[in-house]
Amino acid sequence: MKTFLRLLSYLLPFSGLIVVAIFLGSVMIASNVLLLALAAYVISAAALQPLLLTLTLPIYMVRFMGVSRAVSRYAERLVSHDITFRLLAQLRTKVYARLEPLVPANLLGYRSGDILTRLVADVDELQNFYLRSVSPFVVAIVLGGLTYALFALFSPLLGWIALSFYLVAGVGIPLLTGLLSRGLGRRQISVRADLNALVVDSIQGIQDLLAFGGASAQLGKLTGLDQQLSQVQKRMANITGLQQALNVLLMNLGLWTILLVAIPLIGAQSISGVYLAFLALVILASFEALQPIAQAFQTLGHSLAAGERIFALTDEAPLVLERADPLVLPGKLASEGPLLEFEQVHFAYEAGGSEVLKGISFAVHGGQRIAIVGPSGSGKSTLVNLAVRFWDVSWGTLRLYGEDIRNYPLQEARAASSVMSQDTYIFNNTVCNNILLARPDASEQELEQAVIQAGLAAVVSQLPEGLDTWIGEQGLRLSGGERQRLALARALLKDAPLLLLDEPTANLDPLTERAFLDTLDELMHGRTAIMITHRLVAMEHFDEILVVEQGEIRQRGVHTQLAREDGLYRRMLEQQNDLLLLV
Ligand SMILES: Nc1ncnc2c1ncn2[C@@H]1O[C@H](COP(=O)(O)OP(=O)(O)OP(=O)(O)O)[C@@H](O)[C@H]1O
Repeated sequence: MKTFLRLLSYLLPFSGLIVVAIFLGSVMIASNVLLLALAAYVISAAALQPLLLTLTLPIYMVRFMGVSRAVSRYAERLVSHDITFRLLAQLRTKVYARLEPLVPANLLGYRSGDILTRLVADVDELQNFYLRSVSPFVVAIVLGGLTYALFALFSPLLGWIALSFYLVAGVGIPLLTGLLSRGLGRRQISVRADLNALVVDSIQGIQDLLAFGGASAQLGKLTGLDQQLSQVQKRMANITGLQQALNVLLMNLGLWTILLVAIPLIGAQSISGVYLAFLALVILASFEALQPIAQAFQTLGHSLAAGERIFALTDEAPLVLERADPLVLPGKLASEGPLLEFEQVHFAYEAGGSEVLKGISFAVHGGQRIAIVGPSGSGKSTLVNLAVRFWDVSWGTLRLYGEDIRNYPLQEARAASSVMSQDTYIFNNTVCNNILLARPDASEQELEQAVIQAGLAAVVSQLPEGLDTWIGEQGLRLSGGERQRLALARALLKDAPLLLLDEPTANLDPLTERAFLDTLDELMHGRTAIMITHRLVAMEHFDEILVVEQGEIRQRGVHTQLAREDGLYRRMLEQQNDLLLLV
């Protein structure tokens, strides 16, 4: 019920249009009923060969109903689809806007296929909420009143008979089919979501599935879910068939009952015989309004299940919160204070979970270059996640420009850093648009400069359409090194005060890595940068190196000093040298 009311509240902004659509829908069905009934009357009356003049008005009314049925049908479709598409657009943007603050901290527990299904298929499902659930009910109620009134004009008994059949067909059958299809809508939506998530997983991991021989097992799982979905759909189709059959049965029973009651009334001269066909066709035509009602219960089940899934996602409280009265982020450093400062920072990804960072303290001043090194899993990338507020610290303080980073607006705090990671996402778009993502309003010169600085100019000149070349899914047209240069150009174009480089050369071979590090080295001059790496290359260029292990800073200093000290840094250097000798 709560979901139903929430979905209804989304219709409120369109209440004016909804009234118009329902009016047009009622006019359409009423025109249809009257068209058939009046035509029957004209034929019956004409058989008695009256003066043509007496039939003029009914004939014109038949013509009018014919035209009004077509026009109102067209107009009703236009208005109701307009409502639906506006509703969908509004819902999609609202859902997306609610999703943004949940990224990434809240969404890690969801499969990407599941999020995609909620955002696309579940939102699409809601288009039926108005079209197939709300609107048919209201139109059927209006038509029920009209049918009763038409019969009651001739005899109150006929009015009650027609209304009884109308209620059994309009309330009884939908209740029965609603009972039979109970839980099916929810089940269909949930199986479809599982199937979509599995399809996305299978496509994303197809190379590994093929390489490790897991494709047929995956296909088996897909087939299993597909069969479950088909079974649910089959049951729904059976229920729909039963509903239609019962509807036709009731319509014919209604017709016979009306005839059985009306014929004696005609015999008793209470009703003129010329109206018999009129009455028969009114009951037949008015059942048209009931056809979509039983279906509406099934559709409502789908819409409610889809709505619940969407609201479950959008109702999540973001783990990273905005302050109600945030501070204004200063444009540049006001004094000699650090740009970014970690003070006794502790962090666990899950509340009550084991700590990934345990009392980290260090500061980065303007123009400084800091390297953070350490074994895999020691918590290096987590430091970047905190610096861009993908998560907030559990204990301690993280300061930006001397103030707790949580005191600034989220977007502004994020704008203070340009992040380049080992797996920067490259969109299936042109080189140019991929770089402009960092700053869509950048000038052509700024774009060109970023391309040149990132060492991408030679690559771009080889591409068939230069910067306007499409680079395919995940930038597949580019080599690993070229993709990293594109990511670097993007980070440079953003020109944020702090450059955060998270293992930018992790996926590169030694030669490409060397060339890329030379470019980085040049670029980092005069910039404030933190580079995270577990490969100790060109370490002598950093002002400070922090050696992190199991979430703690074990050593800190410059390369020459750390290389002499007996500690983790020297062991890492020795291991690396041994490996190079082996190669
Ligand atoms: N989103 C997450 N949820 C829960 N635990 C996480 C998450 N991300 C990382 N971790 C855990 O936190 C620890 C530190 O991970 P982190 O990625 O910071 O290490 P790292 O030093 O950058 O490793 P690498 O050099 O391999 O990238 C690891 O034990 C990892 O399993």
